[in-house]
Amino acid sequence: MDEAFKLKLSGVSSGYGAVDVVNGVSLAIRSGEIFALMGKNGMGKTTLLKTILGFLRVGEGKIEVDGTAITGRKPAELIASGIGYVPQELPLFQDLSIRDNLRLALKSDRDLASALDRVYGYFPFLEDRLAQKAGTLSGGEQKMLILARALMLRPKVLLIDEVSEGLQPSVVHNIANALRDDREKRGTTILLVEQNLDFALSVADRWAILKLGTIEDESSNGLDSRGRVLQHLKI
Ligand SMILES: Nc1ncnc2c1ncn2[C@@H]1O[C@H](COP(=O)(O)OP(=O)(O)OP(=O)(O)O)[C@@H](O)[C@H]1O
Repeated sequence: MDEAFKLKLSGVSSGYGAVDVVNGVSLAIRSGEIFALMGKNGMGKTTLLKTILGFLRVGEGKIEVDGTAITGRKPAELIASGIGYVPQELPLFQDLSIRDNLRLALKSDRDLASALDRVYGYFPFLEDRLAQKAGTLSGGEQKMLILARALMLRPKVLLIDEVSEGLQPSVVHNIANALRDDREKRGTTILLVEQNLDFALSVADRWAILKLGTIEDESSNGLDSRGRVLQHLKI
């Protein structure tokens, strides 16, 4: 047991049916750390996040949060215990308002006012648009709403899947600020899956490259990181 690490993966393998997509991944992420996991398309990044969240069975290995094994636990239990998830797709109730999309994530309406205040702090535009249907927001606004919803629940560990995909630079900048701010204020531990290396390296303390389901390279975020990551991501 190692409580110095908030999220620890030891030799984790998982996949779909008989096919392992993630092969023996070990990662140890400290409390309050922002860790970027990068890699080309189809290398297993989303599969790894879904495995941590309990959507996919761990074939081999162990996953721990705060030194306690969570391997085999159900997604609802993990999310209730403080693992937040920002998926790559846009899981919003398109016909419901921003307010109702946020409200449905809470256990009780009692928490709504304070939760909304937190959300406005991250993305102020939400306050003026509370009654707008989520489906009528732009792609970037929907991404911010999903991130706001995840942050509103005050996760201890937040797993984020390619949140910057297709977004204009100013929105990516807002998201980077929200993540830094949440980590600063609440000590949130963040595992960020990304293809946008400039965004990833602008917020991450450390990074790793996933290639064909295994960690190919890993480092603290330093002066040589950009060139090193680029080498791994080039076609
Ligand atoms: N439900 C599924 N059933 C079978 N194979 C799948 C399933 N989902 C993903 N895969 C396969 O697993 C491999 C890894 O996919 P994954 O989505 O984890 O990659 P990724 O690194 O997140 O890629 P991207 O950056 O394109 O999102 C791919 O070959 C993909 O086709």
